[in-house]
Order: sequence, then C-alpha cells, then structure tokens
Amino acid sequence: MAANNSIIAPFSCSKGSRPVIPTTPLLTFLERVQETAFQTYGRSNFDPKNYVDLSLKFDLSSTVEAFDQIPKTENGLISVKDFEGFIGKWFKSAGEDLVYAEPVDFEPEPRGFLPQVENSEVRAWALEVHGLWKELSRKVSDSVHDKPELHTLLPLSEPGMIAGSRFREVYYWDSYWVLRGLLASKMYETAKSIVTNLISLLDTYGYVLNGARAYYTNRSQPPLLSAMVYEIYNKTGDLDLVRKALPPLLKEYQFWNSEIHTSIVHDAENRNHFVNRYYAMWNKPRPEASAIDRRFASKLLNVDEKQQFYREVASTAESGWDFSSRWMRNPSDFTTLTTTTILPVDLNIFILKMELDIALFAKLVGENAIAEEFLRASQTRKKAVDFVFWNENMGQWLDYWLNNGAESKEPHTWEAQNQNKNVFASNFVPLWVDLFNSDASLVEKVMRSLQSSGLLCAAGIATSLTSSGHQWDYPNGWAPMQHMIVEGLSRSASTEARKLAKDIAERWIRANYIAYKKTGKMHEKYNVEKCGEYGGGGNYKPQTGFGWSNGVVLTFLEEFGWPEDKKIECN
Ligand SMILES: OC[C@H]1O[C@H](O[C@H]2O[C@H](CO)[C@@H](O)[C@H](O)[C@H]2O)[C@H](O)[C@@H](O)[C@@H]1O
Repeated sequence: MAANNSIIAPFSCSKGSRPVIPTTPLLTFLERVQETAFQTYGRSNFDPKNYVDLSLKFDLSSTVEAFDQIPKTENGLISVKDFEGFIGKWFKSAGEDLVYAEPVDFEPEPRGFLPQVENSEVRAWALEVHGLWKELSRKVSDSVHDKPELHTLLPLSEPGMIAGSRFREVYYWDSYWVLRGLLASKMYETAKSIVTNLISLLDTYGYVLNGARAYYTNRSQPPLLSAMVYEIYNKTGDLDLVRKALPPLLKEYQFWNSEIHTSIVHDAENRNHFVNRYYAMWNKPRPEASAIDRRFASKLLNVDEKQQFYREVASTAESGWDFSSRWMRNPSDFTTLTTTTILPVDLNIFILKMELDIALFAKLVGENAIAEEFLRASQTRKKAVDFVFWNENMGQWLDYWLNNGAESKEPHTWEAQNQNKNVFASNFVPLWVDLFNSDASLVEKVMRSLQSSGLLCAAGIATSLTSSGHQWDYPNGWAPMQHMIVEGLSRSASTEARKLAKDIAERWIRANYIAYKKTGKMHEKYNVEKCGEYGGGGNYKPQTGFGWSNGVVLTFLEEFGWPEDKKIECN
C-alpha cells in the first residue's frame, strides 16, 4: 500500500520530545474551506468533517487559485450562493472516495447463526442487524488509488467496514467490535481483510492510525489489533494470519512503549513501574474540527498554551473517549483537558493484553524467545497495574494523574491522592483480561463495587457519573464499554458475576432493539437512563449505522441467546 502523502517515517519528525507529524498542503487548504463554511453557515448548520472529506476534481493549485478569486461581500465573507457554486464545481462530494463493496462472505442467514436466539422477533431483528454489514461495507475507489494527491482518504487495498454515517472511513478501535460482530455473522474473510488493512497502516506509518484519513496520521487509537488477531485465530485457527501479524504487532508494541507514550512511576521501595499514556504527535487544531478547536483556544493567552491545548485535544481523540470529564481538570471548562498527564487504566490494560497476545502468537509460530520475553513483560505490567491503578477501598482500578507535568522525564513518586476517585466505566475494564477475571474473589469484589457505583442503569452501563454535556459522560452508554465489562464478568467462575453479565447484556440488547424499532437505525451511543433512547452531547450530531453497536449486539446474542418466551421490551 502506498501512502498518499510523504509521511512514512513518523519518528523522524520529532521536535525534541514533543513530536509533530507534518500536515499536507491539501489538508491545509481544506481547513481554509472549512473555516469559510463555518462563517457562511454558522455552527448549527455545519459539520467541519465534511470539508476535510471532500475530494478535489482538479489539481490543488488551480483549486486554491479559484478559491482565492471568489468575490467577498463588504464584511469580507463569501455568499452562500458563491460558496456552494465553488464547492459544486471544484469538489466531489464527501464519501465519493469510497464505493460499495459486496462482502465476499455475506449470506442472508449464515449456517449456525446465533443458535441460541429462539425468539422470532429477536431473531428477525438480529438478521436485520447482520444485514447492516452490507450497508457499512466499502472499498477505496479507483480514483484514490490512481490520484491519491486529490484525496484525504488513505488508499487501503482491502474492502472493509466503515464506522457509520459521518464516519465514512475505517476506525481503529471501532474495528475490534465490528470484527467481533463479523465473527458472529460468520464473515471470516471480511474480518481478515480488516486486519490486513490495519497491518498495512502499521507498515506504512509505524502505528495504526486513529482512522484511514490523512488527518488522522498524527495519532493512534486504543490499541486492539492483537485482540482482533486473537479473536480470528480463536475462531478459525488461521496460523498464517498469526505469522503475518506478529512482526507488525512487535512494531506497534514499540510505538506504544516509546518515550512519548510512557511514564515511570516509582513506589516506596524505589521500584520503577513503566506505564502508558495517550500522546498525539500534534499541536494544532484537529483538521476535522479545526474551526471549532480554534474557537475554544481563542480564550487561551499565548502560543504555548494554545499548542498544549491542541495536543491535549488530539491526545484525547487518541484515547477514543473524545470528549469526557475524565480528562478535564474542570469538567465545565473544555480548555482544562489534561489527557497527556493522565495514566489511563484502560490503555494500560490494552497493552497488557497486547503482551499476552504477542506471547501466545510467538509461541504458536515457534518464536519461543519472543514468547518468553513478552510473558515476562506481561507479568511486570500486571504488577504495575496492581500498584499504580488498583484501589482496594473502592474495589476499582483508577486513572492516575501525574503531578510533575507531562513532559517531565523524572520518575513520578506514587501518591494515593493522585488516583482519580471519580467513577468511570473504564475503571472496570481490567475485568476483560483473563489475568484478572480468573480470580473469582477479585471479580466479586469489583462486581459489588460496580453494583454500588451508580453506573448500572436501566439500559446498561453509564460512561461516568458526570453530566458534562460531553459524549463520553453520563447518561451515555457505549457499546465497547458494555462489551468489555460483560465479557469479563461472564468469563468469571463466579455465578453471581455471570448472572450480572447476562443482566447487563439483556438491558443493552433491549435498549438497542427498542431504539431500532422506533428509529429504524442502530446508533453510535445510547442513553442508558432511558431504555430505547439514543445518546447525545458532544460536538457532532448523534450518528447512526453503527459498526460497533451492531457488533456488540450480535456478540451478546451469540453468547447469551434469547429464549422463545422471553419478551423483548423495556422493563
Ligand atoms: O470528528 C470528531 C472525532 O470523531 C471520532 O471520534 C468518535 O468517533 C469514532 C468513530 O466511531 C470513535 O472511534 C471515537 O471513540 C468517537 O469519540 C474520531 O475518532 C476522532 O479522532 C475525531 O476527532
């Protein structure tokens, strides 16, 4: 796969310890177009992402020239008519860079599909959700392969699943739950294509990008590629895939353990614990939302403050939790984002899982030295997780806030007060990994903590207890969080934990079902306070489609089934 810009050596672009990946001239221009659209339409009629997803019809320099010649009104603006005329003449619509791809392995009702779903209404709905893979299936158009310089879409070679609606491209962590759903749908070839595409991004950039667009080259997203390979191997026994994935996974491991993503916390016995954080290689407004980011930054006084704010915004996007009170010193002030100074529980768990997966894959392909090395790394990391994040009183793992600054290279001395005592769904993510869920008494303690946390609601697990207006906060519930916690509880030897897992999964299934019946759509997020309502908040309109929600519903239905006589209504 060839990149459509010259960014192929991510670590060579470092500016001291605060790296910045160069942008492209096309993106710089599209951001100007986006800003003009904002001024022309105003905030409510405007989605900034649309403008960086446009493809050029002609070369960049003639398009820029034409843009500069659009007449301005007295107050320096461009009229709606002139702007729309310009867009129509010089650009292809957003989304034209991808075309429908018939999935090679789609069958309307695959053999062995959700054998435990007996109820006819639920089964009919599950088949509709399964059918949505055809709505989300895309491949990159020939025009992107022929002339990548006219597009912000990256030229992936294989067909894949987009996230949904405005998210017209492949996303990194979304792909894990999409893939779980594809496996329930018996679409193993499509699942493998997704992994092939993500590996090609890793080969080209050195890390898996947030998404397959030029404006996502400055960051990754929660690293779940090894977990995807693990799930495919589990279902298909495909050793070739494992063999192919191992070298790129070792590369990804290096990326997440390079200086920018790591910190050292030391304990009372002076032992060092290496832990990870999110850190985007960017200090400007996100191109996909630059008109908005810039306005938030306008209240900051100097260039350094603005650059740091932009880095925090992009680093929060790297976390997948964009945006949330979880990352803010003051939840009512967006400019207090401080993601790079937070050591997040879930990220460290994803990297622990990566170590365990790599150890397994290496063993499977006879790379015994690598297997041992990664097993040892996972044991060390388990100790770090226990030490830095575990809070015995709360029975949860808590994010840890660094107090000597994100850029400090000195080890941080662990202090109890630096654990963030606020409750987030991510505080329960360690349950997802067998190292933790195999300890039944630990699971029961954490389960009781979850039950009394306030997060368990009518329609699933809330993201946090804070109603900040941001989308990764109360009352929104997100499919990935439901899935990891439910899967963790359900793998436990504790009967009570397995019962709770089933209860949460059923609440989530009902909520998704009722919302689907009301709106005809699967949604990106749901309101867990009210069964059957979709979520809101955040800085773009709620989206439908939706890859990870479809994937989690199918995965839950495969695991828990739905008996003939069980009603599917909100309780
Ligand atoms: O355009 C704003 C942001 O949108 C994305 O984030 C949200 O959607 C993603 C796709 O479903 C999802 O992975 C992420 O968790 C959501 O918060 C995008 O990933 C951001 O980088 C982007 O700035």
